[in-house]
Amino acid sequence: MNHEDFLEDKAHSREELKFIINPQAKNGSCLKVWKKVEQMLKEENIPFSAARTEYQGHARELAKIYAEQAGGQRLYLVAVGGDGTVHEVMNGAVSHRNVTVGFIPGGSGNDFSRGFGIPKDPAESLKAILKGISHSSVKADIGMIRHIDGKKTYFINNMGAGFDALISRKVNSSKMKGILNQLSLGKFVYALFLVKELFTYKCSDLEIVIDGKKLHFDSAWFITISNQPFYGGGMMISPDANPFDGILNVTVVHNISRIKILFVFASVFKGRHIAFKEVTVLQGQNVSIRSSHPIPAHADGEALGSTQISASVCPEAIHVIIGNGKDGC
Ligand SMILES: Nc1ncnc2c1ncn2[C@@H]1O[C@H](COP(=O)(O)OP(=O)(O)OP(=O)(O)O)[C@@H](O)[C@H]1O
Repeated sequence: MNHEDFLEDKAHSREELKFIINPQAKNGSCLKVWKKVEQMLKEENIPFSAARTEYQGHARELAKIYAEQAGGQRLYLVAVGGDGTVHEVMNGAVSHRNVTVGFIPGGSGNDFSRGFGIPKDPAESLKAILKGISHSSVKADIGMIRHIDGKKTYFINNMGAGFDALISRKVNSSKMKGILNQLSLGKFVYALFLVKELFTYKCSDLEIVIDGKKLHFDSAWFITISNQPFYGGGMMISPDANPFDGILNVTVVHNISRIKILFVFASVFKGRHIAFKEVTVLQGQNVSIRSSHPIPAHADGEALGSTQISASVCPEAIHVIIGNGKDGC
């Protein structure tokens, strides 16, 4: 690995490289990923510091503290974990323009790495980070959710309400995720729960306002608002989403039979679901959602309390290190 540029840069600046590790990601196997990365950093004499999260929400707190402590100096904060970890790190860092977020995939789904072209292999993703620090990082869009109480939650992958949010909630609280992760089948856990919940889910009517235009969907299964194409462990829910275009991409699945929705899900891994007439694809900068009855919602797979949601794009709001350049998206 050639880190000369990185070491030279470090010698001339007060830039810092910090890792925030979720030891629980992928049911504990993220720690093996971190051990490998830590060993490589030590072998290459790369200066760094690291902290492990101790509870849900801790990565966000740590990111905020580190960003403030950096006092305006450039800080590279690398999330080591899954999409929940990068979601938290990004939320903690978002109001600090001196922070650049990186990611080493150590979770079950890792959709952030798919969407941003980051290699799956920890050694390769570390190389991409060191290269990104030496040469360039890019500014990516993020989505901002405004809650009724005025609080804000940001998402970097996607947010959703309805059936998909129910699935992420069930997956995150299930023992099955652990078992399938042990068998290296973690990415199938979403598909498994999807089939399980399919026969009992109660659809809702949705009223959606996109950039001032009001739309009504009867009997909607879910709505997803995407910043990048992937969610749920590799499903290409929004093939045209691009985190560098200043636009949010909306997918609504509605008025479809329980049997037919299985075909939609079978086709979503390749992004072919958008050909179904029951799948509506939209774009906009501001999206608000109202549902006929309370439905679960998520941001980057993490549960959100409220279902009356407004989301807006924040163009180029966060510095990120990506893998293969923008083409990776
Ligand atoms: N020490 C901890 N103990 C318990 N939960 C934690 C801890 N640290 C972080 N978490 C929580 O673990 C949850 C899952 O983390 P994460 O999403 O990174 O991993 P994953 O679920 O394996 O991966 P993916 O989201 O990509 O499928 C997050 O909600 C996070 O807040």
